[in-house]
Formats: sequence, structure tokens, C-alpha cells
Amino acid sequence: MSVELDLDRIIVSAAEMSAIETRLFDAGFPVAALMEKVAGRIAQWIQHWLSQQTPNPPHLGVLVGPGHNGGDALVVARELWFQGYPISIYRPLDKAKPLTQAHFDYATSLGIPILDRWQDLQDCQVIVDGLFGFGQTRPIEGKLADLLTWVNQQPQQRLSIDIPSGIHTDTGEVLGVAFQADVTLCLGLWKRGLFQDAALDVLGEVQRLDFDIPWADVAAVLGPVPQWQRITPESARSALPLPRPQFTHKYQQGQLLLIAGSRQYGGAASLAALGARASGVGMLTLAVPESLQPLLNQQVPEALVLACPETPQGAIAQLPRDCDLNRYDAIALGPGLTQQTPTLLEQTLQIDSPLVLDADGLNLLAADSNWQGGEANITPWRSSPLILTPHPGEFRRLFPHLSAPHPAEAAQQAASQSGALVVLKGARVVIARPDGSLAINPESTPALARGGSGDVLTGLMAGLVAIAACQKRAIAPLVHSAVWWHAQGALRAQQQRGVLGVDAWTLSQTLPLVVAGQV
Ligand SMILES: NC(=O)C1=CN([C@@H]2O[C@H](COP(=O)(O)OP(=O)(O)OC[C@H]3O[C@@H](n4cnc5c(N)ncnc54)[C@H](O)[C@@H]3O)[C@@H](O)[C@H]2O)[C@H](O)CC1
Ligand SMILES: [K+]
Repeated sequence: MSVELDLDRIIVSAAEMSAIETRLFDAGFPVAALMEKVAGRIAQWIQHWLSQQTPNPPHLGVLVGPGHNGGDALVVARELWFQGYPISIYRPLDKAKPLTQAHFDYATSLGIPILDRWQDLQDCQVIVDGLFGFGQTRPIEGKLADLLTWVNQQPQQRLSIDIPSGIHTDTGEVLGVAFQADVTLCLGLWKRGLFQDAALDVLGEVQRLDFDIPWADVAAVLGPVPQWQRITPESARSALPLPRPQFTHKYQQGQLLLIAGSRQYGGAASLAALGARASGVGMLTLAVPESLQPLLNQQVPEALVLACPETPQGAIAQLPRDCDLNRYDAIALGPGLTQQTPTLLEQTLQIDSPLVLDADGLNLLAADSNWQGGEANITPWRSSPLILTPHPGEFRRLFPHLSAPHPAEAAQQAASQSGALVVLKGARVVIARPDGSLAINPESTPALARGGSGDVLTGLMAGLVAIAACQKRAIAPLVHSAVWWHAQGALRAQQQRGVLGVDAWTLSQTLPLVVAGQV
């Protein structure tokens, strides 16, 4: 029996959701009963959401589509009507599935106003989107497009049932035009499209409404380890090596070697080192150009700083002769490195310890003749994880032949063909493993879109990886935790200093506060 996962971590495709729901129906759960149960919970949620509004109760305009999303909306309309909410229904298409038609007929019989013109929705304070739900693939055209365009221009608050109409359930693409939601109530299980960059601007606040789907039905369709998972605070925190045992010492808390920096980019080495410091790694060794040694000694006094011979331009020319790469639990290469010394990549790739490559470490890899655009799988000659943390530009240079149009699928293809663990940074960071599994961090902030924040993530992640390797823990969950922790640090700093106040140094100082309650 597979280990039961918190349903909040599961992300499904439209086909998987349909297959799961079909299992419920095949087991005897009537479709109409599920609709009543789900829509009843939607109505309760809406009542709570609007309870502080004025005027109370607000007038709701309910858009009803031809399928069961429309059925949900009609049940919501009816139940709120009985609770005393002014309701108006607008149904752009005459055709409807039988269950939806029955709900429409009953709502009409109750005297709930059915609008002939969508323009009459302007008297409402809230618009509820029950046009289309999961399984959308067709473009929104004609009258439907005009309706959504008009609704999006109105001042009302807008709430979507399950997924905004006009969003492709799996890719998140806008199918011509999409309902611009302030709130999206995702039903049962998270849908893939809600995590794709393309949809982020139309989702508003996203909530999942549970409707008691049995784990057995989820596992029967998705298998014991669901391929797409959402990183939750619980899953991220549970993987961290916290709280620490009473008796421990620094060598039991991981040894990390961070090879970074150049005279031109000294700050990147500092920021990565500060990220590593925040991870709690036991011993941090920094290999930097000798001219940076005083800076790093001053900024990260706890670190052992190896002064490396420099090139005339101030990059690392080589590692010190007595630097034994095998002594470290993990190595990170790249922040501020420049591409002057490709041998640094060759040397570190040969060491069978977990290796985190970022920035110029990735650019050196992309240029390495053995890499072959990521199509030469590294698994045969590396058993330890190779962790890549590209932003989209670095990703394109690493995997120039990939055709997948969306970050999640692109990362999955890259990981499975290269054998590397790929952390593709973006509005929603996706982490793909060679086995095809994917983790998505659902909560972040544009405050991270600035220089240095990636260096901090590299240090934080490499520090956690070193601890995991030292303690013989699985590596991938700590990569997930690092991504979550990094974003939470930025959100926390943003709360304190505003979105423009999240510089990389501040971010590195805020990180420990995110897990302070857990030490
Ligand atoms: N699966 C269930 O029984 C339940 C699902 N829940 C709710 O129902 C929707 C999914 O319902 P479904 O009927 O499969 O899909 P839609 O409601 O999205 O309707 C699809 C319907 O619309 C037509 N259509 C699609 N795109 C277009 C377009 N661009 N132009 C015109 N027509 C279009 C399509 O032909 C179909 O007929 C789910 O999201 C939940 O809200 C219930 O919660 C529980 C029972
Ligand atoms: K919808």
C-alpha cells in the first residue's frame, strides 16, 4: 500500500482528475450527489468569503456554462438564493448536459432571475464563473469571448469555480481570453494549469476545496508516487534536519565546498556563502580567487577560505594543490565564477559527491563537449546527484534542443534525458528529477527577480544537500525544501520591507527566521 500523501500535495492533469472522479462514480457515488456535495461546499466558502462585504448580502451574478461546471454554479446560485443573497443567472449557451439543464430548470422554477443580456450583470457586486471547468482545451470564441472580455472590464469581484474559464487545464495557457479571477476555488485536487506561468495573471488567490476523495482512488490512478507534487510548508519543513539532536558536532552537520567568485563578481561568492550559512551546514569551505580572501574572511568569518591562484583577469586559475575534493559531502560551483577556467568543472564533475551547478558553472557545462546539449545522459558515470539550477536563459543554453513549450514539461524532459536534477527557476520554480517526478513551489514573489537572489539559493541549497549527504538522507527533498525556504525568506522580507526591499543580502539574513520556530 502506498504511503498516503496529503492531498494538498497532489497535482493532477485533466485526464487524471476525470479518471479519479470516474472511479467514484463507478463505485456508486452518483454524479448528482457529488455535484451537490461540492457545490454546497463552494456556497459555504463564498458565504464566508463575502461575510465581511458591504452591502451584505451582495448581489451575485452567476455565469452558467453547458457542462458540470455550470451545474456546480447553479447549485451555488440556488443555495445562496435560499440564504437570502440576491442572485442573477446568465447562461450564454442554450445547450447543456442533462444534470446541468435540470438544475437550470429548477432555478428558473424558483424564480431566480435569468438575465437575457450579460450587460445586466453590471448591477451585481460579485461575478461567479461557472462557464467551464477542468478539461478545457477549446479556444473561447465569439459570444463567449465577448462576454469574458466585457466581464473582465467590470469593477465587480470575480470568483472562478475550479479553474478560470478560458484556461487550459494542463498547460495553463489562455485559450483566447480567460476569466480574470480574484479568487479561484480549485475543486478536489490541484490542477496542473494552476501552476503554469501562463495562468498566473488570471488566477487571483487560489484555494483548494477538498471533497473527500479517497486516497485509494488517487493512488489507483496516479500510482503510489504521484508524478507532479506541490511543495507545501509541511512537506518542506518535514524534510529539514530540524530540530537538531542534543549531541552533535559540526562534522555531522555536513561539509560543503563552494567554488565561486572572481575579482569582477566578488559579491556572488559572498551571497552564496551567506546562503550556505543560513542552511546550518556544519563546515563551509570557500574556494575563491586569492584577492577575495580578505573580503570573504571578513564577511563569513566562520568559513575556511581557500585562496586560489588567479588568472590575470582575476578569476580562479586553479584550485590549491592540497584541495582534496573528495573530503566534502557536497560541492557547489558557479556563482560569479566567470568561464575562464573550464577545468574547474571537469575536476568537480569527476568527484562522485552531490554537485550543485549554478550561473557560470552551468555555462561551462553547456559549453562542455561531453554535455552534448544535455542529451548525453550522465547517469552511467555519476551516481551522486548533479543538481542544476538554471534560470530560463541558462536552461536554453543547457538544453538547446528541447521543444517543450512549458517550464514544467521542459524541466521534466531535461531531467529525464540528462539524468540531472533540474531546478528551473521562474515565477513558480519547478524541480524535475530523472525519474520523471516534478515538484512545484506554489508560492513565491517577484521580489526575487533581482541580482544575487540566485546566489543565495545556490548556497542555501548546497548547504542543505551537504547536510543530507552527510546524514545519509535523501537529497531531493532537501532541494525542494531549499526552494521553498528561499521563497519564504523573500516573502517574509517583503512583508517587512516591501517588494523593493528584498535585496539579496537582506534575503540571506531573513532566511533563518523562516525556520526559527522549528529549531
Ligand atoms: N466530473 C463530474 O461529474 C463532476 C465535475 N464537477 C464540475 O464539473 C466540471 C467539469 O465538468 P465537465 O462537464 O466535464 O466540463 P465543463 O463544465 O467545463 O463543460 C464542458 C462543456 O463545455 C463545452 N465547451 C468546452 N469549451 C468550450 C468552448 N470554448 N466553447 C463552447 N463550448 C465549450 C464542452 O463541449 C462540454 O460540453 C468541473 O470543473 C467541476 O466544476 C463537479 O464539481 C462534480 C461532478
Ligand atoms: K470556471
